Amino acid sequence: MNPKQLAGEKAVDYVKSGMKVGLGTGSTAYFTIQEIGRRVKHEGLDIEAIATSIESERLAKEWGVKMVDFSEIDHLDVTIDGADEADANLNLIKGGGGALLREKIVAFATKFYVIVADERKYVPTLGAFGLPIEIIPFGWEETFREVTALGCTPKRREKNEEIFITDNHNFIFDCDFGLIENPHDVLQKLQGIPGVVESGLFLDKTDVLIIGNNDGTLKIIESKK
Ligand SMILES: O=C[C@H](O)[C@H](O)[C@H](O)COP(=O)(O)O
Repeated sequence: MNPKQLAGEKAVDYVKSGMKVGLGTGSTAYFTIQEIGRRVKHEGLDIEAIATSIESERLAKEWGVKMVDFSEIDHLDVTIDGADEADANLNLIKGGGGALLREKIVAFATKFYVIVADERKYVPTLGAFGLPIEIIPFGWEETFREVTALGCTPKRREKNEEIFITDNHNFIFDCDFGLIENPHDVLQKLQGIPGVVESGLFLDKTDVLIIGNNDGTLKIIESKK
């Protein structure tokens, strides 16, 4: 089985009827949503969900998953999402699909945070995958200069030769910091720059990382926090 599917479906073991569930974004979380949807439609799984992107919301609705928003609930019991990189401390780089802002809001609202990934995503040190940062369009050139001054090379993301626009109508910079030895320091510095809405560094949040291996096995790493 595709390692993304293996991990994505395994994570659904954490979802029980009555729960409020955060639905991630990307090609691995896709399999999670499909499996949750299948259980809702065919096995009577009864949940309320919030999605981290318009695309994931659309997919969940197709299956008949009950979607709510943060005016209706004040926490999520479990969220299952993908990642672009994860290290041994279960710190992450996310945002390869541009969904990092909604993903981080959902991650902070959740009591239990599950990450699903294939084995290529598990790395000794974060940073080979350029760090996505969501930027307000106003004054983006100045924000670009400020981000560059932190010691990285940002590139404004494009898709199909057009500027990539997030679900929140912002830009993404993909920033090459090289290997990030101190992610807390980088995160703190980025948070101090006006115009930076959020970065794809998700630190000290993950409870469980489920890795699908190419040989069809699973590796499950629980947080030591
Ligand atoms: O913005 C996108 C998200 O952070 C994704 O969860 C992440 O990029 C991983 O996506 P995929 O499972 O497609 O590699």
